[in-house]
Amino acid sequence: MKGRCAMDRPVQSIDNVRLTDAEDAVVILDQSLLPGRTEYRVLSDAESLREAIFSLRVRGAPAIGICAGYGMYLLARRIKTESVPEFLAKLRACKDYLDAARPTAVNLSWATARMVRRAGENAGRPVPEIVRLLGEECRRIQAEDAEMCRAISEHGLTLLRDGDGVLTHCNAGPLATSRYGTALGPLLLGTERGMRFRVFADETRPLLQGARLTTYELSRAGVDVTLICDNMASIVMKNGWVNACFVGCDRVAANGDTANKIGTSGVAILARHYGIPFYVLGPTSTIDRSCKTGAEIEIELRDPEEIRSKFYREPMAPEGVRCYNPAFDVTDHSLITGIVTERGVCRPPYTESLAALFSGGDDHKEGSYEHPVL
Ligand SMILES: CSC[C@@H](O)[C@@H](O)C(=O)COP(=O)(O)O
Repeated sequence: MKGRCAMDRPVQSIDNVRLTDAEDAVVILDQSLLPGRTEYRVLSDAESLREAIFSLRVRGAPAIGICAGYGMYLLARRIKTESVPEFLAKLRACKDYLDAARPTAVNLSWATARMVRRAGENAGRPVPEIVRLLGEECRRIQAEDAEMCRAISEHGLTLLRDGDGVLTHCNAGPLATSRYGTALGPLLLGTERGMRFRVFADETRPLLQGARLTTYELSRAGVDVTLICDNMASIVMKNGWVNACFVGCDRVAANGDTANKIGTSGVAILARHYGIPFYVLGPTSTIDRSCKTGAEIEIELRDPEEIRSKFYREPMAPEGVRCYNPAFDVTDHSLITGIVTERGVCRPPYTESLAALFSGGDDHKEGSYEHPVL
């Protein structure tokens, strides 16, 4: 820590998703262009919102949820009717339309459902008043996410020591959330406090979120980051350079099975082989208690061209060769050392420790999980 002190490098907010001042559009930082180009996109209708989510211009489960929350508000403002039942029916249609953009990240349908629920709870009020409440709700989704990421970062940091090596997969940092991020949150928070880590970032084929986004975020924050290809994870673990794996999540089933970016389950299997703890970090909004196990999680299949040709000038495979391109895989709960949420670190058996998070409803206070003092 020589020459460094706490708050040496305060984590800068990344302006990744917001409403315009006039509240007539959602503005996103186009993550599909990073790190080469920093460009913002203005999304002012349902089609552009859905396209931005589908094309990963806005990506990462919590950020998708935040964008969808703002999108629902934007679309609610455009519904021209004084009839509350008609308004609610149209709002539900907007939800279905946006939800279809990406099926695996539960935060998308979680956020749109939250907006529909807020409207339904206020069905006794006039439409303009419901719309005003929806404006408050979407802002709350983003503000709560920032708070959750901060708490996840604090809990995650209790699992690390100064000087640790950490391997991460995909991108679960500020771009994918708000401010600190989830899996990258403890690393950013610790760095802010003068700790040092050595991070290995899997490039994350085929869309390179690790190479393009994780290394961008970490190096910008002064974290020592080394980019590796996905198939190099085993050698860095074998070399003894990795003390823990930290990954994000797109949907966590009630038994702890976790869907995250394709390749995550392979990292977990390697970590088990080398005796390295494997942690999943995410907000409680990513836990889907209606899914009993990972077998119930729908896995998004994407365009084969992402494997065959995207990012390459020369063809990397014969034209038209058959490809299988699942965007996510499910890590078995038995491979997960702990699941870190804003409410603490859950340990196996997850069916009990995850359920305990919700035992007091949304105002949960205590449960059968570690809750380090913040
Ligand atoms: C805090 S983001 C957690 C996950 O959403 C992240 O790890 C991930 O898998 C993102 O996938 P992506 O397809 O880039 O949206």
